Amino acid sequence: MASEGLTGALAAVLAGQGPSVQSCDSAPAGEPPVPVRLRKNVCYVVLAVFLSEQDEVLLIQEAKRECWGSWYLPAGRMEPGETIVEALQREVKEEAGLHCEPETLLSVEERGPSWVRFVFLARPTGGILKTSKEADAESLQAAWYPRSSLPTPLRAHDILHLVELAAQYRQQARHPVILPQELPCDLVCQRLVVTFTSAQTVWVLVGTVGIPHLPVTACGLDPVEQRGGMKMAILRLLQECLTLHHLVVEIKGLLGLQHLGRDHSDGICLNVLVTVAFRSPGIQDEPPKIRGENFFWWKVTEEDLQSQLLKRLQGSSVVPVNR
Ligand SMILES: C[C@@](O)(CCOP(=O)(O)OP(=O)(O)O)CC(=O)O
Ligand SMILES: [Mg+2]
Repeated sequence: MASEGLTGALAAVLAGQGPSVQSCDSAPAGEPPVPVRLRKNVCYVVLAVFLSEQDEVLLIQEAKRECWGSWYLPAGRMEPGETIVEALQREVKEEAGLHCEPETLLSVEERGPSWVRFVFLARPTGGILKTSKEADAESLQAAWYPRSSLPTPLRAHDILHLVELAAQYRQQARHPVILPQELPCDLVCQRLVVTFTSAQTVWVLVGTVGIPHLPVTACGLDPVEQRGGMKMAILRLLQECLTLHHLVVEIKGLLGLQHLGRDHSDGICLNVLVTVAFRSPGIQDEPPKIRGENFFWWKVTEEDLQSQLLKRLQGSSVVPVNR
């Protein structure tokens, strides 16, 4: 088995990178998944949390009719042809007047594969804060507010949790810096690092079709997978090779994100850490049996890789993916 290829791929994914997606090991039943098109069958949103050293948050005042005058974090829908970071920088410039750089992803939120929001901790790198004199259709103004006393009304209270995430990350970074890797992708899909651990040994699920690889599952844009969220695509792949009723499956979170946006490659690949364990607390020191020939359990023996993976698992050192 070409484990040096697997070792390299796993090391890359743990470092927030990863190979480009060549094919999928699981896809929704029926016709092949349609390529995603931004603003047609998928909507991606970028959102920036700026938290100053004085514990102040940058907020913008909305100019949209439906939420006029309310306050929110700089955020907006991505446009075709731009990368995720370009969209973030465009939205922050339009709504707050500032140039910025992303520090790390803080959270990925999804309402099914056709609506995904990328939440970043960001830092200003220049520009002039937008005042009410520069009010336009993008926003009325931007201002810094103490995290302990944000202005009202807020457009939505979902940002309070995001500001908290930023403060926690600033206090103690629970995961390494994770930023989008600019790689083209045609689908909304998830590359899985599915692990089984017993004592200090860790196994990873590997796809065998083609060269051995970390499995990729395509997300469907049909109503069932929309309603169930992106975890449906993960459970679909696992059901194809494992008997899930005696297992506990936990989706830990994001190790990395791949997207380019250029030349209509509007897809995204989320690299996701998943754990599988037996429901019964009995001593199970071998991974669950795999049905069929399309997958196998690869025991990670390379010491450094094994300890990296165990550390990420023990510390849940990933970016949360929330519905
Ligand atoms: C969609 C939001 O996350 C906010 C960002 O979208 P905007 O309504 O601010 O879009 P732009 O006009 O592009 O700035 C809110 C939501 O309900 O999802
Ligand atoms: Mg906006």
